[in-house]
Amino acid sequence: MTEMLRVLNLRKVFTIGGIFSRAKIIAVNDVSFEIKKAEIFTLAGESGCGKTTIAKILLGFEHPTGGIVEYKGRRIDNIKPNERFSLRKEIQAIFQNPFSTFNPLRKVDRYFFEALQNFGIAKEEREAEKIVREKLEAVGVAYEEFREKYPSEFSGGQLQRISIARALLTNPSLLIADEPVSMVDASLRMSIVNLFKDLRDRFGLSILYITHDLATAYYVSDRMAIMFRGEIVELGPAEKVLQEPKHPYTRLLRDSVPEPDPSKRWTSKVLLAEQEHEEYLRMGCKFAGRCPSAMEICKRESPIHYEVDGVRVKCFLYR
Ligand SMILES: Nc1ncnc2c1ncn2[C@@H]1O[C@H](COP(=O)(O)OP(=O)(O)OP(=O)(O)O)[C@@H](O)[C@H]1O
Repeated sequence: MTEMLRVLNLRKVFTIGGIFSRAKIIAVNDVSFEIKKAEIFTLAGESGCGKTTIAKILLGFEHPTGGIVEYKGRRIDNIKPNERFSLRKEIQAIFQNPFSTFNPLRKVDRYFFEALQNFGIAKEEREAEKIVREKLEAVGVAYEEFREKYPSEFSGGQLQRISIARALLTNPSLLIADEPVSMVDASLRMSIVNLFKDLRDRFGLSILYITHDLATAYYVSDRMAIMFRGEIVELGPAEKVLQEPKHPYTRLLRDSVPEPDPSKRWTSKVLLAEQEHEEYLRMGCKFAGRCPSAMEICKRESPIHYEVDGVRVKCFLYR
């Protein structure tokens, strides 16, 4: 089986506001995608489009309002907390800020030995050290430089590599990386995403890369999905999605990437925060209000996904 993760019609509704001004946000709406073995799949989109909510659901931190999540063919969206523990070995995560992953008053190597003990991976210290060396080697950090150090003794890039090594301790099949390079120096960003490619190729690791940075997404992804207001609007091979974008929103995003320097962060905020709520609640296509190609139907009905040239596009232009 090549399918590692399957997400089908995922939905998450949050209720916001107080008793007298209660409103609903459909943070994730009818989202479907799958991640294959040894594939880097990217969820890209601007802040607030629902990427982290999806990651939280996959990791069991949030319950979906609807839909199905399958890992290696087994449903995991409704499993019990004790079953989650074994799944934690298989699905690991790294987050945006490596400095908040580790307690500043604790030596980083303690986390490694503790994890190996808690998961029952190593029984004695020599065995544990061998595994730690191996995982650090995989991310390009020398064991001697890592031992007996506090988080503040590392640079952001180094600590992010170390948090990837920690995630590898359990030999996971799937790594969820939520904005892993957005706090890393621009000059080091590519070297970290390069590491993802290396881990994919060497260990057959599947990676869900979550980002708002289209430059690194283009560079690292096998396939990618563009999200807008809780929905996937375009999904396909990364090259096709970014070189020949079909959805008007993808085109707008692509055109906001500072070129030609691919290492530059994609910073332009295309959308205004105050539009967010209104767009989440919009009937029909959520992008219709600002779409240069909007038609009458776009304001009334939500488009289905159309298959165009190997790409899935949620837009009436492709009816
Ligand atoms: N616990 C919550 N309660 C209410 N609303 C929430 C909650 N978590 C997220 N949201 C809302 O859901 C929407 C999607 O948020 P989410 O964090 O998933 O987006 P994101 O694309 O990951 O953005 P970012 O990169 O800023 O984290 C936003 O409008 C957010 O305000």
